[in-house]
Amino acid sequence: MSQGNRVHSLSGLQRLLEGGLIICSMLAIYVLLALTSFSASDPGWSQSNYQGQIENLGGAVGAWIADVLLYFFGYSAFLTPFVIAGTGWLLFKQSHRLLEIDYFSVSMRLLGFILIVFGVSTLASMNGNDIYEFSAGGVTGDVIANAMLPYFNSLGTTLLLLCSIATGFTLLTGISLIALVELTGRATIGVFQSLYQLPSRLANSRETEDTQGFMSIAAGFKRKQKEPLLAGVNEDDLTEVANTASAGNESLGTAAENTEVSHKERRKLFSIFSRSKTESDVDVASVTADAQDEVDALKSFSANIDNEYSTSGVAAANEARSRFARVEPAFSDVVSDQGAITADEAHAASSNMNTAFSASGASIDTFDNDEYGHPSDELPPWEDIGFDDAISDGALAKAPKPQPKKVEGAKIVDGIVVLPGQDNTPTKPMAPLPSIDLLNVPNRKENPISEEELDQVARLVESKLADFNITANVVGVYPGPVITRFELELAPGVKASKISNLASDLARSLLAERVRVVEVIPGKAYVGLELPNKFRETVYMRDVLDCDKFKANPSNLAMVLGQDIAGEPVVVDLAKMPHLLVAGTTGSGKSVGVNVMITSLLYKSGPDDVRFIMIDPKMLELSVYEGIPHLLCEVVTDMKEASNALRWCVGEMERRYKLMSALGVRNLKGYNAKIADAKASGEPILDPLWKSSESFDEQAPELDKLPSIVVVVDEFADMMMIVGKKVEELIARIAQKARAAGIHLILATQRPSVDVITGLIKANIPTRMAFQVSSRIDSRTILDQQGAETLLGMGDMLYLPPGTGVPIRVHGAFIDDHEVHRVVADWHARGKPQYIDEILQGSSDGEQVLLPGEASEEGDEDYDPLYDEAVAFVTESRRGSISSVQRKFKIGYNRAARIIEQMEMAGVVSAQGHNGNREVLAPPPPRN
Ligand SMILES: Nc1ncnc2c1ncn2[C@@H]1O[C@H](COP(=O)(O)OP(=O)(O)OP(=O)(O)O)[C@@H](O)[C@H]1O
Repeated sequence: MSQGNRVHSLSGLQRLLEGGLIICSMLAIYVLLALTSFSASDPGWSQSNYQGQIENLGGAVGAWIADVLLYFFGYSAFLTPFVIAGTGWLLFKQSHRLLEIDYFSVSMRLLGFILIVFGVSTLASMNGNDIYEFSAGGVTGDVIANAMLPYFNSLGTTLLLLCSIATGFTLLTGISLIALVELTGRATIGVFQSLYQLPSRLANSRETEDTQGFMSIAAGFKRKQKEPLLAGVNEDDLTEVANTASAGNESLGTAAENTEVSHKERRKLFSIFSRSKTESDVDVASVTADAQDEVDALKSFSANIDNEYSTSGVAAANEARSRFARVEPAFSDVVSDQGAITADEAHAASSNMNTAFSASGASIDTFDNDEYGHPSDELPPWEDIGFDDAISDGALAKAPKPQPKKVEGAKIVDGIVVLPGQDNTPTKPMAPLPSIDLLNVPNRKENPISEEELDQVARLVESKLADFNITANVVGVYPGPVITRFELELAPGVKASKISNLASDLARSLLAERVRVVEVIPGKAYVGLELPNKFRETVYMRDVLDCDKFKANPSNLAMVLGQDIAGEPVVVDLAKMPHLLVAGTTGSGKSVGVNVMITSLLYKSGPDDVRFIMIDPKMLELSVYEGIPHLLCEVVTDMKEASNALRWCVGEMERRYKLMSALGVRNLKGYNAKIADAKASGEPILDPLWKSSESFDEQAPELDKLPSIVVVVDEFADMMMIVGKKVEELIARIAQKARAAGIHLILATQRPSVDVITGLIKANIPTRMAFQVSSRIDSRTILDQQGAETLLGMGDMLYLPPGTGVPIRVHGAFIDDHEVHRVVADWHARGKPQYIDEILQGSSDGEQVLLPGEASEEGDEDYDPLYDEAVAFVTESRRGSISSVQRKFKIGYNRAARIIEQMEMAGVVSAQGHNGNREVLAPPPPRN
């Protein structure tokens, strides 16, 4: 049998469940047959008859079952087969959830079911005809009806029973009746509306062509939304995207309708004018009065079109566009996450949308700018039919010229007419900083580990160590969100390194994924053993950000990293680091870690305090931050520009140093304080570095507050590979000196090898962060010690603070893309970045200005001072050998060889021939 056709055998539990499903289905059919074929003459539970032929299709047992059910429940008994079948199906499909049964929800459902059965039975008993000798509601219905009727009367009882059925429905299904009612109402209104709009929509199909791409994607998207495929996606995002898609559609539809109205009006205008002109050809004088009327008509039409078109058309288009822009990232994310609609399609949709907007914007523009607007392609321009001539001829000269209404203050942005009040200037003030509500509320689960279990594991650790001949006592157990630390007191004479060497054996015997041994716990005489928890908790960004430690931190560069092993938030200060090196293999949580750091800075400081330069060779990770007001330049993806940016930083660092020394302060904090004081006292400090010869201004500009600059490089290995040594030098220079100037580096790489994290870089960046790495060697490269290879991935890290040798284990916080998008969108609304072009392009005049102490790339100093003389000698003597130059100038072999090589490059002598000689190519110098 081929591989593909092989029938897989089921596991034990699966067999049981599948067997159960079959049995339940059969039983349901049997009971249904028994009920439907019930015969009053058959013997049963409530009656014994003569022993004749049994008519029930289920036989004697079937007759008995049907009798019992009908006796007690009447017509409601017919629910029984469905209940049996449903139970079988639920057990089969949801078996994996059996272990986590929520008894509260189950009892709610049961209660709901009982309410429905009682309600239906009682109503049937009150209103239905008997089934043979049984009441329509069975004994149940009869008893309840008899109990209620004396008190509530027939109407009251019916109301109460209907109420009980409705409540039971909600309890059983969890469906809100109110939502159901609203849905029904909305669906009905929707159907009527679309029927009502159908004729005008058909007429407008031509105008809406541009929006087709977007609409089909939107429709596809709505369709997909109903499919279980999207079950894992954040529902709020889905709803917002879908709503926006349809709102965008509607707005575009309105815009298109308005366009159509405008076209029709224009056609009318033309026919009126053409008619008037033909008549005026016949008898100009007689139609002057008519022409005046026509012009009046033109005027009113024109105003009409203008109003209709510019207000609703533009407003609709703008509304749709801004809504779309707001959710576009989420839209692209969601659709591409699902793979249901590819990123390309989403992109195509968005560009179609833009084309549509631009088209409507452009035609509005034309209309506004022309006197009456040149009508669309099928109508001739005004001058072709002689409108202008007619005016100058005098026939219409007296008539006032109709002026289209201009909208004051309207402007065109990105091909769109932006009406006053609708432009996309910042809608939010810079302060207060973004709200924590932009982050998801975590769905926390308590760690289900109990003290007894911990105790058991502690005993197990001791016994496993004993297996390896190590006597140790567990003296402390510290459970955390991700790992539990066991502190071991070793018997005298046992070396901690012995346990370290056994880490992987211990992991195996304790059935743990990885075990980390902490040889030194500061302040304690114990060795730590960190075992991963059975259930790992996720550390959510919102939890760590919402702590006093972060909120009360006075530094502008405070960042949260995550939680320590005890679950306490870890907050660090980039200003004190002052640079950070982040490394970890791919998938270890590095990018999430970098996002967490950037987001915490965005939660701590505005663009006045912190600015970013982001370098992202992978073009994926940091591009989400594009457009936030903190950026000094666009997110850099080109490596040449990246090295320009680093050069700019070095230049800026030098400039800041000069400013600080001129002001007599020692760091950026002192500088900013001095500037603030000076401003407060009304005597701002003027730029001491300003030179009147270099500026058109007459006076030096005032000095302003300087923000800290954070340079984030994601995948710094790429940059090293492409740009090479130069980057290393620049980074080393910034790293050495930039602390006081407020320039800080965060360098991340997934290749922690020595050719990337070179000695020069390591020596200058004392703070390191290691996510999981693949080998001890990698761990040593980053941390100068092993340990990172035993991390658990997914944000688990070792953080080595500056000036210490003992790394702290931190469980990195988790932030998802949607959260980052929300924070970014919040900053977008507050302002636009003011990019400094020089950062990416180098100096504005195109010449690379040499930084202080920097050597030019094609530096002249490579040229030997004797070079010119040597050329004169070689061309004169016609001998291009190294030894002749050596002898003549009495210099060493190496120097002479270098000179000859330079001559070869300059074409003075030829390359070496077979016999080792070179031919002199250049002519001898002219003799004077
Ligand atoms: N702190 C965290 N908590 C829980 N899960 C995390 C955490 N950090 C990362 N993850 C999970 O690990 C996955 C990989 O993370 P991330 O993309 O940051 O890795 P990476 O090291 O940057 O990989 P690459 O270098 O390939 O981009 C994430 O998609 C996420 O599911």
